Amino acid sequence: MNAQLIQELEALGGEILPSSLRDCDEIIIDQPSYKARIALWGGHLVSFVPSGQADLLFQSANEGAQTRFGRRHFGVPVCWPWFGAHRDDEHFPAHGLARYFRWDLVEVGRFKNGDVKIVIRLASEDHPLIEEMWPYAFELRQVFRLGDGFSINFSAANLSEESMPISEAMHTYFHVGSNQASSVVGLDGIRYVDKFNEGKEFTQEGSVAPCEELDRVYLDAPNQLELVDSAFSRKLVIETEGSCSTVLWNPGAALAALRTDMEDDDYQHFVCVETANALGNSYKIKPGEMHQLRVSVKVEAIES
Ligand SMILES: O=P(O)(O)OC[C@H]1O[C@@H](O)[C@H](O)[C@@H](O)[C@@H]1O
Repeated sequence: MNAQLIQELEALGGEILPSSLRDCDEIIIDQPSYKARIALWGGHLVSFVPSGQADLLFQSANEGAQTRFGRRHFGVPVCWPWFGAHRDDEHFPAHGLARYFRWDLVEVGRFKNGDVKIVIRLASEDHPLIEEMWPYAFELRQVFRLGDGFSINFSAANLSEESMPISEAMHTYFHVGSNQASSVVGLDGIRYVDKFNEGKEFTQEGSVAPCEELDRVYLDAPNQLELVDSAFSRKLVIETEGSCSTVLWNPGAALAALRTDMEDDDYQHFVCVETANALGNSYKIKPGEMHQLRVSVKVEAIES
């Protein structure tokens, strides 16, 4: 790890800790108004805790299998460059490669308004396995902005000579007091593919509640949503850019019990509202061009 980056991190009240997670470092940012953690394994915002509140992101006690392609069901895993199963090769893991490699810390600082800025990077040449799994040269960056809430700007540059087909998601596990007492507001009238219902298409009527047993891809979805959580007396205001799909995921009791990479009752405490481009919203990045996906999350109190 670059000594100057460590000094810059310490100067803004942060530290870097050797983590038990896949033996990768974790960046801890401890500020008067929040505490945040970013794991370099998978390039993963793990936790964001505003002072006096519960974490905005879900934490599972189960860290997933410690294997090359073990999944982690907490924080904000990045699914790129394919969302869901790989199109042709069942040996490749679901949801792409970005969440299975170590990212590098490349910049630490502050934005003009004082928000903390952390930048991490992953490139195709970083690991031979990446080049084996994906035949295009690329560079990925995530810029984390931490302050009054958080935002993540995920960018992908196509450094190859051919157009690169992309489906993707920032697979945000939002932490809720109770999935049964939560609802997603802002998708009324939006068409969705229901993966728990043979991939049939439906149109959303009203808000989505309760948030249980959901595996839906909303297509051409709006760029502002709210996750209302009456058990925690708060709502999360989610704004996106560069994203045409919203994926909602909560496995429900039966599926959660079958999984060995999460605890049986975890599903009661998270709702995934994913900033995505999937299915009919998949797209291509032309040679030499880049695409940015951004999510910004703020918390507001509500009367319960
Ligand atoms: O277990 P994983 O690979 O992290 O995926 C979790 C879920 O992620 C969701 O985005 C998918 O729509 C689901 O089908 C999937 O089960």
